[in-house]
Amino acid sequence: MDETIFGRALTELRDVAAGSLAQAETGRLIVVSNRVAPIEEGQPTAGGLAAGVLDALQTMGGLWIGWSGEISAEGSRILPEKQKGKIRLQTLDFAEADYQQYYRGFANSALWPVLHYRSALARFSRSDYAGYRRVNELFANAVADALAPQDVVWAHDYHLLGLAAALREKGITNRLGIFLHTPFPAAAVFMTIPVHADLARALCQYDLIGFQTESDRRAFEDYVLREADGHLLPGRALMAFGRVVRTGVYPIGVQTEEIREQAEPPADCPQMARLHRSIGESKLIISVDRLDYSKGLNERFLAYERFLEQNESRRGSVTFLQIAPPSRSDVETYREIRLELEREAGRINGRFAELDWTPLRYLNKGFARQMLMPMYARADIGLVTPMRDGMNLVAKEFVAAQNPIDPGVLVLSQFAGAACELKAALLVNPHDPDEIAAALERALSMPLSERRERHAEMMAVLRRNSLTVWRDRFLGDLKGRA
Ligand SMILES: O=P(O)(O)OC[C@H]1O[C@H](O[C@H]2O[C@H](CO)[C@@H](O)[C@H](O)[C@H]2O)[C@H](O)[C@@H](O)[C@@H]1O
Ligand SMILES: O=c1ccn([C@@H]2O[C@H](COP(=O)(O)OP(=O)(O)O)[C@@H](O)[C@H]2O)c(=O)[nH]1
Repeated sequence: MDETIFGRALTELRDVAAGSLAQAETGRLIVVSNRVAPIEEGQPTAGGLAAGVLDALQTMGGLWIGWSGEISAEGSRILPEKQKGKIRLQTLDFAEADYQQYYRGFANSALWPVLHYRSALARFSRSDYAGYRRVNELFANAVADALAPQDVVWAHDYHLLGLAAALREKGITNRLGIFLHTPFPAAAVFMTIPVHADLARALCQYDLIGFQTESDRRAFEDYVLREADGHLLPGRALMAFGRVVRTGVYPIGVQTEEIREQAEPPADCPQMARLHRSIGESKLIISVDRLDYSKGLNERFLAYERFLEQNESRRGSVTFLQIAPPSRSDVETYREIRLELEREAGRINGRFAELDWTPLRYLNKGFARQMLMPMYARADIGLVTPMRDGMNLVAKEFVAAQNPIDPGVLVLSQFAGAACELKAALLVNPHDPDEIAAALERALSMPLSERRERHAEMMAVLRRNSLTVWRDRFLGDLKGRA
């Protein structure tokens, strides 16, 4: 890099670090994400992003802009604001074509598989990408309408990689940050997206890009340095596409105290009574995942089958409860995995079930969080084995829901972002059914003292990296308080 560019970069970097702090501190927070939390209480949350952002915004308030979840015959449109506690919620309906090309198409058929290292499943089309850009502009219009000079914008996830670029084109100079909830893959994998350079240029219009783990951050940095002619600056900043962009690692967390409270339901809760009655004294293994190929459900079913094969004495006294609400059902790969799982669940039950024992209970529906937490608490094992996952909040919720006197054991994929923090879980390779089967047996026979030690170690990490810390660290850095 020549000295002039380096000098300019350093000056810009100093500006970012010093920040127009006074400005940002008085401005409002505008959060933008494709998915927002349901307005009505007690509904199942559609994934970790909505759950996490809702909790993070509930205490501090702000404007939250996102998709209503509706497709409108009247075309894409911005709806009137609603109030949800301290949060002002501004939602958008999508036109059918926008939904198809942006959400079902580019976001979930091209970006999602590649970000999860599954390029072979990716379906790319130029028209989907055009739709993706169009919807990013639509979101930018909604933000621009609401934006005051001192506001900061916090965008979330792979749906909005182009939001900052669309805002900058409108001349907007506010602080703009994005947090990526998914993994960021190795450069060679990211480059299988035909428009990777365009995406990287757009991403660099943000002032701050947040990642779940250091390896995700490094992968992005590596791509920018090697493929986008970027330069490294002090303090995890990069000079690329003529701008300074900062990067950081902010693992999303959970509210441990609230979860523990929810984990102890009222004694007369009818649904929990049903679960207790039907499980009886059986050991309970629980998994909770959106029905997504990244979650490793099929591989997990096979690992459980292996466990039953290898541990005859456990048959009849262990139940595996898999909760798997349908997700993105109009994307073909998601329809395929659903059929495959139904077949596998039927086959495994057909092979091992007895008159009074169903080894695998596969529920294709979602539950409200108030119901999930007591189920986690009742379980002896939380089995969380995604092939790749940005974080996986279920893993963290499972640990937080446990009774510290007699905690269950977490069996966790080494490829979930959560594995970087929950090192006291039994870490497994989700591609290896024998390793998962052995971990299940080890968890079931683990002495109480070891269970307590592992649980205490993980709780200490969860308390340290809470959801509030995630939010405050990201916003602090975005506003310039490095
Ligand atoms: O909005 P959907 O298409 O229905 O999908 C639900 C969400 O899935 C993904 O969640 C991610 O965020 C979690 C919280 O940070 C993280 O723990 C998990 O590993 C990620 O997969 C997706 O990234 C969200 O945008 C979706 O809303
Ligand atoms: O029936 C369900 C299934 C899941 N969840 C919640 O959805 C989130 C899933 O987040 P995670 O990070 O594990 O995965 P994602 O679905 O975001 O990929 C967690 O907070 C779960 O408690 C829920 O409320 N009801």
